[in-house]
Amino acid sequence: MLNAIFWRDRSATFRIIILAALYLAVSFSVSNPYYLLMLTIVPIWATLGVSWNIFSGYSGLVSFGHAAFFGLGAYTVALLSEKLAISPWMGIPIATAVGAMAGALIGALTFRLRGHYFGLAMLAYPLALLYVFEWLGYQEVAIPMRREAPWAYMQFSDTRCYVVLAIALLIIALLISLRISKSRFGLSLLAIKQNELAADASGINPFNWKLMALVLSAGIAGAAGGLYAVVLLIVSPPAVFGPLISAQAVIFALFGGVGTVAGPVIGAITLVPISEYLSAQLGDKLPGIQGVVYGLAIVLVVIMAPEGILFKALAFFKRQRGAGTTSDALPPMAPPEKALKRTASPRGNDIALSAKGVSKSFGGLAAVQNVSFDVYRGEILGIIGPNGAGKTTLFNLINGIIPVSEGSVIHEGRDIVGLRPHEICRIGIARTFQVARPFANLSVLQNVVVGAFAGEPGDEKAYAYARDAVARVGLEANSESLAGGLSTIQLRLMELARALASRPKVLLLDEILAGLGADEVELMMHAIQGIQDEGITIVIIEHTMHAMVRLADRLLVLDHGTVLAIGDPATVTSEQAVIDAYLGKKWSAHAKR
Ligand SMILES: Nc1ncnc2c1ncn2[C@@H]1O[C@H](COP(=O)(O)OP(=O)(O)OP(=O)(O)O)[C@@H](O)[C@H]1O
Repeated sequence: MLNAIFWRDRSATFRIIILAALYLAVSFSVSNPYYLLMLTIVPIWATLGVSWNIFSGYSGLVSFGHAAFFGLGAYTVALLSEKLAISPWMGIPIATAVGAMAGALIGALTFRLRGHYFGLAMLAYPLALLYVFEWLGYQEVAIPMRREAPWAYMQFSDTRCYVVLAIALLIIALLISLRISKSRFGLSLLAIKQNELAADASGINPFNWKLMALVLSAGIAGAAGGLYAVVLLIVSPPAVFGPLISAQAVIFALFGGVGTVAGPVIGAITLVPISEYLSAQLGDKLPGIQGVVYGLAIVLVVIMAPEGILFKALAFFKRQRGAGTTSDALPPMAPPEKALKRTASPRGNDIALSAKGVSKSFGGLAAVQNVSFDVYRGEILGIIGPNGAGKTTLFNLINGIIPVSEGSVIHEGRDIVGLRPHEICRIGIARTFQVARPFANLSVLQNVVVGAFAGEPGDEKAYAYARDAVARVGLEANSESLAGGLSTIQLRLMELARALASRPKVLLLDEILAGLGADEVELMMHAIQGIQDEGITIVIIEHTMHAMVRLADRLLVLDHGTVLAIGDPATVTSEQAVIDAYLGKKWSAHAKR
């Protein structure tokens, strides 16, 4: 819910402008040069924090290397000014471009790595640049004084002008961040952050979105570095590429709230003055006191408000306002209106999907061996088989999560083997997962719209498809609820809606009835049947045989990675080999009754 409040806040731009005006009003009442310097660097660090957040906060890939972009921006402005007499008015936009290009290069090189490996690799870039710039002899680059045209060279006698520039840069960064947080870009990044595999299978290309985020983020960091050089007039490798710079970017966002627009600003406004003040007072006796302040801040945040103090404060105010109410409680699911009744199968001879000799081995284990079958358009094909038979692996092969060792998968005359999951989703094959993979911090509608983005470039239409899909599974009443608070059946229905929102022709459902109570199974079966009635072809993996024989038009039995039987449920479930391998004697005794 907190996120929903945050996302939909249309007055955020207005609030940014008002707060910036207040900040400037305070600055203009200050004349002490040290305080003015502080008032200038706070928004510069806040901008760096916002830039970090645009990449790491939204995508979840932690960058410990934002000093690389900041430092490149600072050196670009300083060197252009010193060597070519190019004004920072030109230098800062160039620094932005240099930062963005470095982001593209570093992203393309480093996105192969995941998790901690990515974070560690990012550490290396600013360190490498630090030594390169020292080796090049740029230990200290000073921006020369241009007394002949100070304004043209961004050299103001009234240092309050720098506060205005720093605030202007921060406003631009915040507006970009705000725009991202509410856009397809931000939702796609948050989906990647919360579950990259599910995002990929929902039609999102993780590499492209992450690269775009890093380019944008690095550009802003470059601009912040450029302005920093203008304000301090001297640039040295440790001051702009040093580990504390990258750490500050991370810490401000962590302190204020990762993935929020205002979090890094709150972090910078709180921590920079404290650390600068302590450094000025105690720096002689306790060198490195800044690092201690940042370290303590992180320890406190991790203990008291791991989600950042912004979320903590919002939660506190919400509790104060809503004490005694249960507004977050989810409405109960509506029971099915009518009993499940199989209509004549809409199946024809048209083939929607075809597996031809599909095989997959994991080392010595042949998980799927030479599997061939057709799925007819409009049918429900049930896949059954003992644990470890290769059912989920077969789905993973069809939707491109794992590469096929041998064989082909044909959809609409095309072999789709080799396509990535998001490409397979886009051509009309969507799936749900055995273990639900929700984007927990997004609302139900936001989760579902991520699926709609796959095939629809227009946001309005995508939201229309998402609302329609939410309604088709009966979750309208929960569309604004956070996915993290849903019950099992609601989660499963939401995943179904997310798959539906991509407007699939073929839907792969992996144990969608698992963990549901008897009434919930009925509800889900109604939803599935409704989807089939719309003409969508369904392949479903399920262990609940009583549901399967009612739902499926045909059954395919997998055992030890091979097809044991395929045909109509009555015939397949009476085959001795199927009873021996999977159903057991109890089933045949029950079936005979
Ligand atoms: N990524 C992997 N690496 C190694 N082995 C794997 C991998 N994925 C699956 N397997 C193995 O392949 C076999 C088939 O697994 P799979 O999950 O497809 O079975 P399943 O029929 O879906 O089982 P269940 O009904 O329990 O979900 C199992 O022996 C499993 O351990």
